[in-house]
Amino acid sequence: ESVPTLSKVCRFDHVAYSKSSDGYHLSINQERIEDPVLICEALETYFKSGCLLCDSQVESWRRIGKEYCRQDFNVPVNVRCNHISVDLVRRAGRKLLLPLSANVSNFEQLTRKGQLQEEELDIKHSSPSDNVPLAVPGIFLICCAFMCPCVHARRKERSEHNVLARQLNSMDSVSSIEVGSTSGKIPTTPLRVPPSPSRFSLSPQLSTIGSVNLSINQIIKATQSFSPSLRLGEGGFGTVYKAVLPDGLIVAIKRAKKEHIPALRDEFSNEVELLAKIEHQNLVRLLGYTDKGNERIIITEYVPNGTLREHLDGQHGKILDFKQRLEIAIDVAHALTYLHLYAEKTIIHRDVKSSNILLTESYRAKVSDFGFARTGPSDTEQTHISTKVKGTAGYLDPEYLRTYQLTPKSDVFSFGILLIEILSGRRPVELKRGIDERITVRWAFHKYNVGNPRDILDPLLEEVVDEEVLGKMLSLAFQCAAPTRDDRPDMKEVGEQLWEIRREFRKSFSKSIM
Ligand SMILES: Nc1ncnc2c1ncn2[C@@H]1O[C@H](COP(=O)(O)OP(=O)(O)OP(=O)(O)O)[C@@H](O)[C@H]1O
Repeated sequence: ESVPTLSKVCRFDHVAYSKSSDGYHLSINQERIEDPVLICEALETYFKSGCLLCDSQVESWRRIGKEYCRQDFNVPVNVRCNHISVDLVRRAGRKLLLPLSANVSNFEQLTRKGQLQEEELDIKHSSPSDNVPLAVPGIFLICCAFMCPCVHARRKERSEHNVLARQLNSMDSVSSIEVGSTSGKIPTTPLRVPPSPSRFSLSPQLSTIGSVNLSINQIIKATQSFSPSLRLGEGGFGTVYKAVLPDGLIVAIKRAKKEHIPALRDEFSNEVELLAKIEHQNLVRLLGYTDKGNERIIITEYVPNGTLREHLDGQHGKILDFKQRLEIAIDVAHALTYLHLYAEKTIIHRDVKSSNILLTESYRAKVSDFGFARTGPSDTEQTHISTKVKGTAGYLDPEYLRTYQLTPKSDVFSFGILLIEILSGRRPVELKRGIDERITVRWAFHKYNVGNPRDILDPLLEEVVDEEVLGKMLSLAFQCAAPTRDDRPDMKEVGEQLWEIRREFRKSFSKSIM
């Protein structure tokens, strides 16, 4: 039995210095740290982040710091002690350090199910006997922060492969996963799977849904016979064209590829039924639908300024500044809050990612692509629905991946990953980078935790971002990407936190130009 004498929550971690029968010891998230070198490293990190210096027991912490590190941790004059929303962090922190071994059997199960040719993505399987922990970013994060020495470097390498491996393995119908990319770069939408049998039945009136009703001939005319010159892009299931209707309205027309039509009926009906119920400025509006003969066509509002991913890649010339990135994050949070809370039924998007965020000319964001969306639990007693895993590798909620239980918190996880992508400019998985940088969330958490949050910022961003604002945004992203759904905030809370961050950003911005 140990009695904590000192206790402090620092970001994701509960740090305690306790007395037990065999003397004093330091523990992080209830995990006792024995190695004095590790203890010093941990304390140093918490001192450097300012966390322990903000504790009322700062003098005691300094004494312990001196004992283990043989150095004085002084209180810098400019330390600010309200740098993170402690309540949320406290909640997130408690459960983050799960017993690693508890997840091994789940990992093995999923590994055995795998049929994917992972060499296509330069991903290797580790054998189940490796006893590699479940590939959950948060666990890596904690490993990164404090437990690294307890996990051998090679294991670390295998583990991050496993993040992908598990995501890939758990997707059904692997043979049809699209890995294709024309440029040889990592594809923007690396892995998607076709929909499973119907979740939404197509009601007869849907062919007249929306305000735009066009015959196939009118669509052919408007798209100049699906002219390549009007092609906006191509997704897993079809090609999207820009079209001008006779009344001058510009629309986007998504046409299913012929070879996919038999399997696509559900994807299209899915998208149509959901879009039809939705009217929100941050969600792409459905205007019409055609389901005739060999054609499946969806007509949506045209969003003129490309995808968020294209902007992060610098494909549109001007680089998004920090304010624009923050506004985009808020728009996406609003869109998801609407889907989760205010639509007729709870809708879970399931494919929140940067290539599904379209931008307007004034850089407002609209969430698109409802191909994987589905309604959440209808019964108030029900916490989740059980369903096959769908989504895009890198953004997939590890708990959903492990349990097949889908809740709106899966979108929250993807949003956390997206937020890091928005800040860093990096894709969630960057296979061409060194082993320590491939899983962006893990790389970012490490940087954040060792007190170098600025290293995470997109190098294309030229402005200096207030460290407190950046810290809060990163802290929020990591909370969203917590491995366990109970530790993630809901989307409404995320939006509210982002508003608060925006207030602070405005304050810091006006100070900087004064
Ligand atoms: N409403 C729209 N307005 C303007 N451009 C659009 C619109 N919808 C899609 N696009 C363009 O078409 C491309 C393909 O979109 P689509 O939703 O089919 O696929 P995706 O989301 O990129 O990929 P996947 O469906 O495989 O995830 C997008 O990347 C975007 O450039």
